[in-house]
Amino acid sequence: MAAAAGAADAELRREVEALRGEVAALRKSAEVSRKENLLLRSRVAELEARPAAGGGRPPRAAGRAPAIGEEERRALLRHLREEASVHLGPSTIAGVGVFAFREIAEGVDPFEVCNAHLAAEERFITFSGAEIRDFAEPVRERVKEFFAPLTEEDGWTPQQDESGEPTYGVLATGLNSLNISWFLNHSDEPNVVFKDAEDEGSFNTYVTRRRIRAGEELTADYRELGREYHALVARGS
Ligand SMILES: C[S@@+](CC[C@H](N)C(=O)[O-])C[C@H]1O[C@@H](n2cnc3c(N)ncnc32)[C@H](O)[C@@H]1O
Repeated sequence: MAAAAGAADAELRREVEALRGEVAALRKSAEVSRKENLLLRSRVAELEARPAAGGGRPPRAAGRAPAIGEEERRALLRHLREEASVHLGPSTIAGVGVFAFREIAEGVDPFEVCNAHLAAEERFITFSGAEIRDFAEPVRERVKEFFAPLTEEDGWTPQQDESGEPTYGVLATGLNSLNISWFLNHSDEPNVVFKDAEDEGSFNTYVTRRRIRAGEELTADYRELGREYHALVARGS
């Protein structure tokens, strides 16, 4: 009887030992999974924070994107229904120009940016004539075509650097961010007047001098942008 009880005890102890072993193994594997889980999570966070490959847009930093709500939607609908009126097209004046796709009234800014608070500010970085000369020829040409030399107070005489060369204000966001208004060609009898931006960072404004018919090219007077810039088109105008 005592021998049988002793054998049962021994069997029970073995079972308990075996169960303890299983519990320890399970704990160990749970610990490994927890570590793997943490590693995977931090890898996912790392990948999410990276810009997408192949030129995708990087995600905006959390909380930085301006909200878009009903007001912005109403403004966009008004823009599309009533205000949007210009597009780019081949010009008989030079290269690409700006055209009206519907009639535009006198005294209107045809380039007004809808929901301007969501758009990038226009800021400029100054380059000396020597720096501009260093660019590859097609880039130099585009820069000189689009960015007028800075002028003195009179709005006509070019500002000069130490070596007597004009200085240029180049759009800080570069050539890929030129909006439609940048493609206005010159005319001695323009239908649009150019107005300098009133505040640093805000957009330049334009106003139609008269009613513009659908299909007409919009033009500005480059004399408003200074002597050097007007000289680019003086013979062609
Ligand atoms: C701001 S860009 C205007 C857009 C340009 N047409 C284009 O295709 O990129 C200014 C350049 O256009 C050309 N241009 C504009 N008005 C002109 C005119 N009346 N006669 C000759 N060239 C003109 C000149 O090459 C000038 O440097």
